[in-house]
Amino acid sequence: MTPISSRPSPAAPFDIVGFDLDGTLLDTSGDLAAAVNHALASVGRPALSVEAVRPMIGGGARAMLAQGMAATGGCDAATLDRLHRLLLDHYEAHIADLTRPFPGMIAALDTLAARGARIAVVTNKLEALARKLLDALGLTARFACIIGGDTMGPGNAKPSPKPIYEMLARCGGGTAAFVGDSLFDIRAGQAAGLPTIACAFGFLTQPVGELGADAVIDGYAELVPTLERFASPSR
Ligand SMILES: O=C(O)COP(=O)(O)O
Ligand SMILES: [Mg+2]
Repeated sequence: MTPISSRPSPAAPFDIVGFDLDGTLLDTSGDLAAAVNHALASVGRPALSVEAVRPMIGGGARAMLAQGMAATGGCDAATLDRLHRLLLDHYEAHIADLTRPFPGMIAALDTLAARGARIAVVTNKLEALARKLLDALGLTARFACIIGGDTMGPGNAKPSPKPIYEMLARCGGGTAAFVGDSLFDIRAGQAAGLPTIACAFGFLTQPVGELGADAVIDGYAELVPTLERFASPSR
């Protein structure tokens, strides 16, 4: 009789599981809010709370800063360009001071990997910063590919499906699902024809049920069972 410990794991529910980064795999809100506040302080603006910055995250650092400036009195394009640089420099220097995986994330990735799934990141963060952050947390080796908001060139970040198609190509093709916390993620995943899962614990701009995802998870313990529900019964 085969001992339980040496039984092979059942096949993964999908060949590829793609994840958004900020608000999905990692709670980056503390370090991103600090970077926004560094930029705001440089022009005498008041600081925003982490809670106020959270819904500004998901469309890239420039869009986040533009919302932060709008919330504290507006700003012209030249100032936004200058402060964007300042924000990125500060963020890069403090990229993993406060950032942590969401509870249960590592265990869920371990389960998927043990079952043979390829795991990927598709973020609207600049690719170099996404890599630096994942390196700092010792997570890079887990991902078959890491695609950033600039990887596919200007105008091709999520909600464009192009970075999702790139993920599928780099992962070698197969069945896939996408997990995210913003409308950009759900739209990009759907436009690429993938089942989508929304994270209720993410940086939401609206009630999670309004994102239009195929399923919602309240925590990482629900991820693998939810993927299994979607997977074709023949697998
Ligand atoms: O807004 C960002 O910088 C990136 O956000 P994302 O990882 O949720 O795509
Ligand atoms: Mg996100």
